[in-house]
Amino acid sequence: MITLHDISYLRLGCRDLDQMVDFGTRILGLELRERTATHAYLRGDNSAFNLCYIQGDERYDASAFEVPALADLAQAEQELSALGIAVQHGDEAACEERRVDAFISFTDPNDNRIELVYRPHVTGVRYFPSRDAGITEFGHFGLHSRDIERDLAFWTEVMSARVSDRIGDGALLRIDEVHHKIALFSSDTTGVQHVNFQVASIDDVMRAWYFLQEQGVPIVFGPGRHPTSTAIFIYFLGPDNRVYEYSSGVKRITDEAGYVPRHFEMKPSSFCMWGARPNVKEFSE
Ligand SMILES: CC(C)c1ccc(C(=O)O)c(O)c1O
Ligand SMILES: [Fe+2]
Repeated sequence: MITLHDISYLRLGCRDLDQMVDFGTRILGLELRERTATHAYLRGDNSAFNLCYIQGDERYDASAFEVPALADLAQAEQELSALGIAVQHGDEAACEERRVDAFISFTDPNDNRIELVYRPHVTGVRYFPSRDAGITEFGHFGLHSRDIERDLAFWTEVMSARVSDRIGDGALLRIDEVHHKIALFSSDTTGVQHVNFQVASIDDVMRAWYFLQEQGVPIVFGPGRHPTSTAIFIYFLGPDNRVYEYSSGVKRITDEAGYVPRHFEMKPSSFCMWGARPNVKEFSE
């Protein structure tokens, strides 16, 4: 099995890089660390970056996970190849572009682009937010799934993720103590479905609610509280039409051996215990 240490970054294609830098800094509150003609690196913690927007194909995206040792990349390649999954090695230029020492890439059974990285660069310079959104870290992301049982089998049996909870046929998967780092939801497409940043408290979620409205940013769900992770949340749309989420208070699962995943019914009350209704296709009944 492949052991994932943590989420590393997302690479997100976009049509208008300036627009995404403006959204990432002025609205999301991320720090712009570096910018080239085609790439913008933004972060909400001390990593070299969490999100890299890339000028070009807006449908392009890739998600990356850190593995603990260099040997894990070779081991992962062997396991993936044995399953008939083609693996590419990142060359020096591609590693430099990702701020990592080494990586491999492949597509999962849903054609989602996945990268496994060794030694993602961390900075000694603390995250300096461009607005006081209260971001504490890059939290998790959602992935589209066109065949949930197939993809769940891949993520749990090959990538060693564990199911924390299911909502309908969707699944919230953990790779460490945090309730989930990956949310797998049924859809008819591929790629990253939503991007979550953790914020410090309910105050930051509620402040965001007023701020986003003032800025004319479409809010698609919340404010509310997830009964699954118990986090308080708000979801909104970026100009790239991707869904972004702030949440606070995600629970940790410390009793790894004793934890039994729960199966929530596919009802709005399983997504929000306060009564908010999602205006997001993948989260609707
Ligand atoms: C609506 C989605 C997929 C969802 C559901 C539950 C949680 C949570 O328990 O925190 C999420 O973060 C989600 O994004
Ligand atoms: Fe989420």
